[in-house]
Amino acid sequence: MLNQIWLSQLQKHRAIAVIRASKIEAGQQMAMAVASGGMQLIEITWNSSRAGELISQLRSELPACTIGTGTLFNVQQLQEAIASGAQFLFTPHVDPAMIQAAQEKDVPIIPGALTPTEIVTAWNQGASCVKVFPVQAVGGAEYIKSLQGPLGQIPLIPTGGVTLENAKEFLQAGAIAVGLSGELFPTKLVTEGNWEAIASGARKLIQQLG
Ligand SMILES: O=C(O)C(=O)C[C@H](O)[C@H](O)COP(=O)(O)O
Repeated sequence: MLNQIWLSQLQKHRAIAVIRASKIEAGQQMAMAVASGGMQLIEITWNSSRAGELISQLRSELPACTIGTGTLFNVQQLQEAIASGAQFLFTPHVDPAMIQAAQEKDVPIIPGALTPTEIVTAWNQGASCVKVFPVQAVGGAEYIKSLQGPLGQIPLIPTGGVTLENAKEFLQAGAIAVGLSGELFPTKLVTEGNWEAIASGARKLIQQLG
């Protein structure tokens, strides 16, 4: 997917559902639930059970959604993820070889970074956007706001501690979008298989951001 298309999807949808599932069946239900709640950007972390298989499955089951992956650690995983159909790639860290490999395949890559030096390093290497992770540990929305003066031209996706309540503050602070996992998929609801409650959380998030 071309980077420009990815950026316009972020601007439109403003939130990414991050799914880390220990069983492929649960991962599939989690994705269906947030999609029925109206979310269209879905990340299946590469350390989910049978992640590649789940990504291919969701690409055909949810054609209106953009399905990507995250928690990629190296170039080999990144190539496997692209081969499975991943449409965007998150990493927890900045790895120039991974950024280059993603660029060669025209798949947007979003490295995780925290300090201004890390963020600018990722950007200068060719990142599509930068994931500011774990954002809550460094001051949350206030931190994103502080970065806007010097780094306002870099699209930032704060992740790690974003909640249904504070998500909008990150957008108001200048983020292009946010990533949420724990808040969208509380362990209790996933264990109980309460997909309707998960769909309603997604719906609530979209309303807040709208
Ligand atoms: O590795 C990735 O691809 C990530 O995005 C890192 C984490 O899974 C998120 O930061 C989740 O954070 P919570 O929303 O606080 O649960």
